[in-house]
Amino acid sequence: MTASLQLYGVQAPGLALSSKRLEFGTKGINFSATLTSSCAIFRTVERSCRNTALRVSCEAARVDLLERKETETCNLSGTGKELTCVMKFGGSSVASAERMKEIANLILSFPDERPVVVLSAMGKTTNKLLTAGEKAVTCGVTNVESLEELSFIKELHLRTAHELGVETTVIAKHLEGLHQLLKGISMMKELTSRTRDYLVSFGECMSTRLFSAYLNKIGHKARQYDAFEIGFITTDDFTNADILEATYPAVSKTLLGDWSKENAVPVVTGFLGKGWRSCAITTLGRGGSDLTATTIGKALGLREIQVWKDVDGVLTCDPNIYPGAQSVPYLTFDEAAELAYFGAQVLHPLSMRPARDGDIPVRVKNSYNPNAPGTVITRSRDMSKAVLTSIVLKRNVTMLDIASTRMLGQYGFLAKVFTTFEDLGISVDVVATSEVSISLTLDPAKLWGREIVQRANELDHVVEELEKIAVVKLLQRRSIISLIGNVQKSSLILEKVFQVLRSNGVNVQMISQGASKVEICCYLYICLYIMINYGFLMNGEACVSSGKHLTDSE
Ligand SMILES: Nc1ncnc2c1ncn2[C@@H]1O[C@H](COP(=O)(O)OP(=O)(O)O)[C@@H](O)[C@H]1O
Ligand SMILES: N[C@@H](CC(=O)OP(=O)(O)O)C(=O)O
Repeated sequence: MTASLQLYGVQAPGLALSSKRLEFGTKGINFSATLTSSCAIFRTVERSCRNTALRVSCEAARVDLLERKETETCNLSGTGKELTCVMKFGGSSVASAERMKEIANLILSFPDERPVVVLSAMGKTTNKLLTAGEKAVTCGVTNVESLEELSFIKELHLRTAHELGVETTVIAKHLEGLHQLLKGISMMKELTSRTRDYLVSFGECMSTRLFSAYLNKIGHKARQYDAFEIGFITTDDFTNADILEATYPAVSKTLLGDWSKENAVPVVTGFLGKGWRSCAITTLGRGGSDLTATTIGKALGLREIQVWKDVDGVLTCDPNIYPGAQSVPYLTFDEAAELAYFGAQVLHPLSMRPARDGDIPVRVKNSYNPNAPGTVITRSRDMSKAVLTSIVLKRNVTMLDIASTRMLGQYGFLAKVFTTFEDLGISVDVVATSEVSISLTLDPAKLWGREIVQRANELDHVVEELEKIAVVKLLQRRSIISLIGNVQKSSLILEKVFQVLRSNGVNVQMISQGASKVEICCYLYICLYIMINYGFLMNGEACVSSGKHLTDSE
């Protein structure tokens, strides 16, 4: 979408310039933009002007200037004190007081950076909270107190407060609230997905309070934020909510507004949001703090988003399968999104979306090994030397073989199949077709999330509908091996991959190739999805690990 805006009475005609082309002159601001979303305008404007002189609405091809007030003079030369980047630290990076101290040192070791810090819950707190919730349903109210997970969480957070030398009062209310909530679950004998989200929110609420208190204690001014209080507006899909567009201007307004007043390092809870209808706490799916980080990066138009993990960046394959996996130095947003979507735990599947929209580089680094270069994820990269970049194994996938009951040459079959999925609100992952049949995969994680399929016979219902037009074979517990590589080398990759599959005794049940048109007429990377029987899983793992010699860095 191309838009032109009139700011300070200076007309910028409909030029298709990047949203970063904002020229400041003595008479005003010349601004023109090629917009991917309305927040690009909000971001640029809010960073440049102190007041809300401009309120702009962008919808489809329409751009309206809603409000124009007298504008304060901007400090265009800059105070040198703008927030510069997001630094997100996952559970393993903040698992103990010692780790939190290391993270604080790490942040302070970048004197030129003024980061927004995003934290996950400490260590395995989220898992412990979920287990405590499950147990509370059946354990009886009087036994809640002695739930080992509750004791563990209390002990971990109180000990951390002591070891950090901060007041336990910063988390006391939350520990008490958690206890009461578990009693409530126990009384109701029910744990709904809404309550589940409220329950796990205690993890991030406490880790951020402890860390922020510690930064203040060591003389580094910090301010804690609960994401659900600063405008992280989401859908009401509890346990797997999606960020809504309104989030960007709201988050930007709060964080930049507060920062300009007090220059306190914002420490924000990852993973959490607020449902737009329910106003209840939601979560963004497991690993959702990555998405919180990229959303903030885009909202504030920061220079870089750093995601600090316990590995040296995105690796050529899962190090739990092949310990010799190596770090991939560069990836594109699209490659990283494919990796994440098809099972590489290292990044949240949707986390690349805001970064790509805002064109903000994402750097995946190791908080245990900060000197390692990590992985830089950007819009494009040099593919000339790339062959096979990464291999991902996704387990427990459901596959459907759907063969038309009509003869060759009949039209409308594919349309009918996909209409059925659309009507049921189920998204399809990988597809391979012939004239009369179609094989496709569904991700059970997504399947369970849908209202339509929350009954015990979810899949039966899908099959029932499709059987009206086709013969359907339901194959469960399959695995997908996804190969992300250079499209120019696809025959070479396929040749080598089939050698590896054959020598490991893996029979391919379905194969599909997707390609990304990252730049016009130029296919940069391919994804090959190879479906194998779950019975071959161990061989599949062997296959992923023996495929190591195919990757770029080898
Ligand atoms: N391709 C991959 N590259 C890097 N790590 C991977 C990959 N596949 C799986 N992993 C696993 O992902 C983990 C990091 O993700 P995660 O635990 O979510 O990090 P954090 O909690 O720090 O955000 C690693 O410890 C590693 O075991
Ligand atoms: N604590 C949440 C959110 C998160 O992002 O965690 P991590 O960054 O440790 O993957 C989870 O465990 O899912």
